[in-house]
Amino acid sequence: MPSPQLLASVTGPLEAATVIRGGADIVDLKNPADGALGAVEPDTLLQTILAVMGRRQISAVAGNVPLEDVEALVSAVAARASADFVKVGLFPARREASLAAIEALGRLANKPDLVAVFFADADPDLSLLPALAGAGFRGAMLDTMTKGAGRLLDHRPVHALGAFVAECRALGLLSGLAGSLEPPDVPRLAVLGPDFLGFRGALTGGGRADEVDERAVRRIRRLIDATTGAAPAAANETGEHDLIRVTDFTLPLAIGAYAHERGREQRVRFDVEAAIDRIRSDAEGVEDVYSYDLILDAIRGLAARGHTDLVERLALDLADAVLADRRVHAVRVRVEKLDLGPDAVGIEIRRRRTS
Ligand SMILES: O=C[C@H](O)COP(=O)(O)O
Repeated sequence: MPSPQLLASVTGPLEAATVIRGGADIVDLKNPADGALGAVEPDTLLQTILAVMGRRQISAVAGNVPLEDVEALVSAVAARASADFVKVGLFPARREASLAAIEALGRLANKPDLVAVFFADADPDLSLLPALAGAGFRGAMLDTMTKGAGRLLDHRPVHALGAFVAECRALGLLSGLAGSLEPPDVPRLAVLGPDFLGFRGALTGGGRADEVDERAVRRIRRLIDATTGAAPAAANETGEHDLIRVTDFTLPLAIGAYAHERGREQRVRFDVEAAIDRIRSDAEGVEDVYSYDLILDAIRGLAARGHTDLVERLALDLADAVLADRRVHAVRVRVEKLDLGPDAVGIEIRRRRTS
């Protein structure tokens, strides 16, 4: 599984040094005291570029500039053109105003790579993605606008975020996810394959405006690496595995090969048992374990994708999704329809990792 880069939002050169020591891949300049996309002064950007000396990519936000003010937006981006890329907030606006701003930014000469920021909590118009690709934007990300009013996952389900990542990839855009992310969110989002995950609040010892803390950055780094297999597998001298279970998870699904099963949903029950790396005796945090959330997300993703003819297909796809995480060695999946027989009808399969 490709590893998303860790984008860490910092206020200037001092915090940049801290997040680099903690393992950040992208140094993102932002003033967290000024809302979602508060910008730092161009001089702070320059000082940070000098301090980072090319060791990491640097991004800078353009600021809380409304899309209707195209002139201000263009000059905010131009003033930060020395960054590797500039993040531009797609604040709520009429569609024509959004398109006009995107086109104007696309025409900017000597521009840095541009990344559009959609806000998951402000009714983002994701149909703008093709226009961004057409204007030459390098990427797009989903973040939250109102900090302290929920995480990204409170505003969008995992499968919708997966669809965003997939659409960006299809359009040739890099994709990023952010928005008050907490450590347990990291594996759930990393498996979607975004190009980067962005953090500020989770990297400080306290609130978003507090200073970044190297240990907190390290923790996020470990979480990303553990999920994507970039970290060495846990020692498992005995060859034994522990089992993680999701039992009796029932949800309505469009399923069935008969005509009378089309155009409606019926209750489907999932039971999953996955053999995972043995849990280390010193395990303390989410970075040390495989989360059952990943199995729940995979099941919800199947439920969201539309009609499936066969329970066998659901079971096979779920087994593949669970085995995609290298910490899982084998899986038993049972899928049963609950509304067709006296009790349940379904299938149970067992699969193991072959590579
Ligand atoms: O670009 C990423 C943001 O700075 C994320 O900030 P946050 O984690 O506090 O929402």
